[in-house]
Amino acid sequence: MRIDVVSIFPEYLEGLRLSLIGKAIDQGLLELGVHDLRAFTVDRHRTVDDTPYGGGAGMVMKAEPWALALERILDAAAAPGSLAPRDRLGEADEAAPADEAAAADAETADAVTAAGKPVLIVPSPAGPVFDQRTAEELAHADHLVFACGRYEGIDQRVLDWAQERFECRPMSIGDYVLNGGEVASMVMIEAVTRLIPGVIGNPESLAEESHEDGLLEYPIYTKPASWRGHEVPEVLLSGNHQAIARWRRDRRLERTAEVRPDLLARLDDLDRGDREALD
Ligand SMILES: Oc1ccccc1-c1ccno1
Repeated sequence: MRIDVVSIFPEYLEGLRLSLIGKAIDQGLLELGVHDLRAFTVDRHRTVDDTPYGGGAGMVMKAEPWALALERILDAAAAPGSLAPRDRLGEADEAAPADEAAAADAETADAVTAAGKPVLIVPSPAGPVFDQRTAEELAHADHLVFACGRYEGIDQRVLDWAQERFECRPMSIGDYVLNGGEVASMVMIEAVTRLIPGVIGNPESLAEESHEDGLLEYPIYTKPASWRGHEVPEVLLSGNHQAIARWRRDRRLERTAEVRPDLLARLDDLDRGDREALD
């Protein structure tokens, strides 16, 4: 998978470098390009915003820099050998194509062209809410592009223009307001990339995670068995794997019923034991 992120604060994305994602880049499981939108401005003041038509507070991100940045990403991904796997975040690749062509990855272009249009994700409070199902869906994409808006947002015509070139996906990460799309992009990038085979060392750790199957995860414990008067539940020390599995399932059901009854309502595969745990 290749991921490109466009932002006026490319250094914001450095956090991705500190995680398993950085390791995945080193292993060649993932390519990550971070692009400074100001590198695609067309005036000497490197202007990225202007006042809104129709009046109102705040500023709107201008369309042209976005179109130039997105075209650059498309052209690079479609032309063999023009976008290198960028593993040094914060180095906005406004450099001329020539010095990136040298560090080519022809497979990237094939993957993008073979798989059709890249997915353009535009973090926005006005989008559908991103969830684990969305993460699982996007984990199968070959190329994700994140457009990190700031100010009051991006000129709508960018989305309209991008429709032909991308699968455009406005996306919210929850019902609250942020100052820009960078943090939302990092949340989604982490949730998606951890599902790529090989990124998480032990794939079994993905099973029974919260939201993986509609239930929240069970409480977990480690040594010592007795800590400041708090004991590990006896069943977990019993070695009885069937009893442990039942206990863990019961705790997941109870926790989900207590914290997220809305999730429980969606489940249609509860067995008799499950219902007894909930009574
Ligand atoms: O509030 C925002 C501002 C800009 C970009 C994204 C967001 C947002 C809020 C919730 N999910 O995304």
